[in-house]
Amino acid sequence: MTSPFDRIRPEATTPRRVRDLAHTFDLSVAAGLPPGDGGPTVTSVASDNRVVADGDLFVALPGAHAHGARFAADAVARGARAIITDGAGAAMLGAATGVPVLVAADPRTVLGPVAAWVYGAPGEHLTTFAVTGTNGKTTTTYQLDHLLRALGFTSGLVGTVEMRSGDRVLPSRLTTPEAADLQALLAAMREDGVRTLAMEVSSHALALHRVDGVRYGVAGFTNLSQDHLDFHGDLQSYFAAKALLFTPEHARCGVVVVDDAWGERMAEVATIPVATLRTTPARDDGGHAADWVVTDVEPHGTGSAFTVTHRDGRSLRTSTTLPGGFNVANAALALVMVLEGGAHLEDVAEALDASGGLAAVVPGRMEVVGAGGADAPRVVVDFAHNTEALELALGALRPTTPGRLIVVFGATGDRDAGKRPAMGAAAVAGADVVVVTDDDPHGEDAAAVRAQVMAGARAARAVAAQAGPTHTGSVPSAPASVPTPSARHPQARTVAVHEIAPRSEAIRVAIAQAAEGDTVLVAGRGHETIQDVAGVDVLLDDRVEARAALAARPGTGRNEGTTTP
Ligand SMILES: CC(=O)N[C@H]1[C@@H](OP(=O)(O)OP(=O)(O)OC[C@H]2O[C@@H](n3ccc(=O)[nH]c3=O)[C@H](O)[C@@H]2O)O[C@H](CO)[C@@H](O)[C@@H]1O[C@H](C)C(=O)N[C@@H](C)C(=O)N[C@H](CCC(=O)O)C(=O)O
Ligand SMILES: Nc1ncnc2c1ncn2[C@@H]1O[C@H](COP(=O)(O)OP(=O)(O)OP(=O)(O)O)[C@@H](O)[C@H]1O
Repeated sequence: MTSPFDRIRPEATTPRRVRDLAHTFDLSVAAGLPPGDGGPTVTSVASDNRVVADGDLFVALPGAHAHGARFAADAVARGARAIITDGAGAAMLGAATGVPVLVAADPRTVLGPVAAWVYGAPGEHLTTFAVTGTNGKTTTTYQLDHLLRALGFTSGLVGTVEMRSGDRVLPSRLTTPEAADLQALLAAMREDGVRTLAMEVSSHALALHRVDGVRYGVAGFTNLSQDHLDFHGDLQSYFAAKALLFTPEHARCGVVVVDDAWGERMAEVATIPVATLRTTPARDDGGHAADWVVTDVEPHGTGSAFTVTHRDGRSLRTSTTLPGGFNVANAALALVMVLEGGAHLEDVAEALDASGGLAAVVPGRMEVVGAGGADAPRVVVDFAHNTEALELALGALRPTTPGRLIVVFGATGDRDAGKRPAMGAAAVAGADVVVVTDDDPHGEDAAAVRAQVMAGARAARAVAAQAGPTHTGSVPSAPASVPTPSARHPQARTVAVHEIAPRSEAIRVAIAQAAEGDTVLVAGRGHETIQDVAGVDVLLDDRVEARAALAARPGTGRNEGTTTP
């Protein structure tokens, strides 16, 4: 069992003199650095006292809840040999820490570069690929990882699900680790002989300087839609945080999906060379021509085959095993990022042929936990937890659902309340049966969160029942390759809307009442295994619950077992 304080760190380190550190980063010395050439050294860096090891530099950051300086005494007791903090932190510490205290005006902004310096710029030893965007980061990162391995590289991975350096694997606490942890991980990768890295970079990470100190080889942008406004305030600020990745400080070149207007804007504001990629037909409002285009998308097994063509005529046909138009976009982005990173098209084509196309298995992303048939519904667990993702996930499953499409989902407490009714409406637009339940309530009253989702669902259901074909007008439209609910249902339709909690019961009821030919989509939590209910960690894995519910169906035993399409 891993603890939230486990980290992947390098085993061999080089001592760095604190004096050189102060000089290199122009840090003032508040206390404890003796005169002369020698003096204390540090070998590694931590920004949380609970992970400090002997020889660390402890960086005490001001936070929204506490000042890291509060934990400095414990950090020193655990072996910290020096501290960097801000003026307020230095004032809190006084002169009694027993180790040198260096002061930076904004320690968060120096943490990444300082950690990179301590570990000897480990990111520079890797060929690095970074993916940002509202949806698709994890999937695209796994596809990158799949392709890089198919090309023969030992590849590292950092993202929402896990961190991987060679044989060392840890579940993730954050999508993008704090800067000190990230640099330690990169140093471990160098040690483990890792050559390439596929990693997710969240908007929080960019805004909070977690990736300062890494300059990625290729940055990729998937898309942007409403999310995380509790942190960023508005969509413009959210976009601006993502745009930081497309600057020379953070990346050498980029690939931007320009299917939406945000992508086009990203390509315009980027201050690094970017290649644009269009994966859906150009919009009527005259989107720009793209450098790379996806054409000839056709059903292929559980996913799609597609062709990617550059404006210079280079072209490659391959496939993805994951369903839905958006997974064509994710696969194409991974592919083009590797090509723009310098791989030869012939080598990539050969590697893809040999590895079944872009066939990454992505935990909790369109993961089929019950294939359906033999008197049982198909059951799919997906991480869709915002309006657009929910709509697209439903759109992706509809074409292969002869019966009813049933969705079980909830909205997160303490986060972006604005998206709750919109998610309810998207569920009604895309499904035949909607079961509203809990996601992570965090500190909020779970029933109150459900009520807001239910309000959106009920309002949309009323409109759907009355207005017929035009009922989805208020819901953002899906890409052209995904049939819209109104196109599928030319008649006004009745959508059943239920509220069931707790989540395990909602999953059980939905699966118990579904029939062969139906698909049950359990959306929102994907690979997650812990539900935060008022600060209490409740063990809850949608895939485990779904398998148990399938097994509990009368006369079953034949439908469980994970398969990924
Ligand atoms: C908004 C945000 O990201 N906040 C992060 C930030 O919190 P904070 O500034 O409030 O820190 P704090 O709790 O006041 O602590 C201040 C300092 O004291 C340290 N500390 C704190 C307590 C202690 O006992 N000992 C200690 O040393 C902390 O490590 C920190 O350096 O620094 C903390 C320490 O690293 C993070 O845990 C915390 O992430 C919170 C938990 C979080 O939920 N972040 C999410 C929103 C996030 O970053 N998500 C994105 C993905 C989003 C997506 O889905 O796309 C991600 O990259 O994961
Ligand atoms: N390109 C895409 N466009 C829209 N929706 C997508 C796309 N790719 C995946 N999704 C949907 O979003 C969900 C999350 O996908 P994924 O985990 O790959 O994205 P993410 O950006 O890592 O998400 P998060 O930031 O929330 O961790 C999927 O389960 C799927 O429903």
